Amino acid sequence: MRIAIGSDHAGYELKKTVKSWLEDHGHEVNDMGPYSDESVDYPDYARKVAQAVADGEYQQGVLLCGSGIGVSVSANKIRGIRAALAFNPEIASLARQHNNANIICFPARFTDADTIKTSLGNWFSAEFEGGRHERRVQKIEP
Ligand SMILES: O=C(CO)[C@H](O)[C@H](O)[C@H](O)COP(=O)(O)O
Repeated sequence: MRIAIGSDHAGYELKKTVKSWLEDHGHEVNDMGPYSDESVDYPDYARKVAQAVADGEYQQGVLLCGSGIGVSVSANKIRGIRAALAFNPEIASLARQHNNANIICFPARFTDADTIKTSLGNWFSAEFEGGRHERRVQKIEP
């Protein structure tokens, strides 16, 4: 799969873990920045990733900031994006099963590399359950 990733300065270090995990699992990854831990503004990077996913350039996206909230709120402003804040591996499964999230967001200051790896595994292996969830997802953007 083609995956776009991004963060702010708080997510910069764990973004490296995300990139390695994705590449090790056969995905093509575009790291849309930032490329250092210098302080930046999360909406700039969240918007880049979200727009690229919404435009169909990438099938999925991964975003990180300190709490995960800033990037998820920003990404969800882009039409067609369902960005889910996955604060544990079970939520990562549900983000796919119930919400068919096309971007997963991680709270870099409140998680660790192992939790992120397990969460990515769950998100990619889970399947959207459709049915009542399809109806609800459709209602998000009439
Ligand atoms: O967006 C956030 C909060 O919703 C993120 O946690 C940011 O990473 C955080 O606000 C950055 O804070 P900093 O004090 O500028 O490092």
